[in-house]
Amino acid sequence: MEQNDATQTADVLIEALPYIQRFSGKTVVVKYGGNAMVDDRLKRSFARDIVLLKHVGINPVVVHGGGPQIGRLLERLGKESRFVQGMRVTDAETMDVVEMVLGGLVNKEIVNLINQQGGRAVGLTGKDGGLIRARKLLAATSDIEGDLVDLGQVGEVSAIDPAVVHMLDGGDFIPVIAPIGVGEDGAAYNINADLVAGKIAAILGADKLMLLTNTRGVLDGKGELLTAVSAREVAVLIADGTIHGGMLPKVECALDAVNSGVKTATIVDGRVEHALLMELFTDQGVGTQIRG
Ligand SMILES: Nc1ncnc2c1ncn2[C@@H]1O[C@H](COP(=O)(O)OP(=O)(O)O)[C@@H](O)[C@H]1O
Ligand SMILES: CC(=O)N[C@@H](CCC(=O)OP(=O)(O)O)C(=O)O
Repeated sequence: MEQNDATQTADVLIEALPYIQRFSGKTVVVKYGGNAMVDDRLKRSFARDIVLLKHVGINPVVVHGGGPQIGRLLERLGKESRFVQGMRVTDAETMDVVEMVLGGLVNKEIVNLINQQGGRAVGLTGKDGGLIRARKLLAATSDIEGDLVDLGQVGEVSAIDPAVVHMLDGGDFIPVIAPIGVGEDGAAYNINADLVAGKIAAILGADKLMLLTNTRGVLDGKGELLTAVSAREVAVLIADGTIHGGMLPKVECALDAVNSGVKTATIVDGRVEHALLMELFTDQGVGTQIRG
């Protein structure tokens, strides 16, 4: 390393130190959206950042999505995806695909990426260790016709048993969680990953919830980034349609998390390399902070 590079590295470390100390021993829940899993370079970089957090004494817990990946397999099988208010209408056949893609393909890819970068990740779905209990989400209103739509096997979280996550954290492992819940009757439920991340952050008493996605954060009607929004502003933006589709569960779960004691929740651009570190380890942060 050149002298200049070495000095720069030292400067960066010194600047990051207060933030590292602030989060040391704390839990940070990172929701890794399917849309943020853009290419191999970004995925490796995400995994490296997660391993770095663990190395500096922070407990990262990853909750992942995989909506686009589910959509691609459904398409190959000749099945159309339908979303109502950001939720995939999930019949029994679709549920099988969701479980295969989230619990298998995507979960193991992330686990493998983290392990390749020197971490020790363990993949879970909500079925493992009875982590996520779910119940059927009642009908949602269609955006287009205003009709009530039965969402099928779409669930909402009814309870979380964090014992398995605590055990992994304590053993220096990094939990990587797929958003599949299990009902009273043993049936699998497809749960929006943002909603799972919010509930996990709340029950773990996380210091921070970060939702990595494919926009700069919450945008206003003119496409400008809002660096912070309150519950009241969110309600207005939803009512006038500025916040819609996949952004709805994101703001909803972030609000829920901060109202349940999570110190901060932010929506961050996962397409930007090291967005996660910039949000955690700098004063200005990046993306949109959601305030209760
Ligand atoms: N006000 C808004 N600001 C930013 N994005 C928005 C807004 N309203 C709706 N969206 C949409 O929400 C999407 C993010 O949600 P989603 O596609 O479900 O991402 P992920 O896979 O990361 O969960 C954005 O790509 C954008 O199309
Ligand atoms: C009910 C529901 O919509 N579940 C989502 C679960 C995956 C997810 O949330 O993925 P992203 O975070 O990448 O959007 C789905 O089937 O797409």
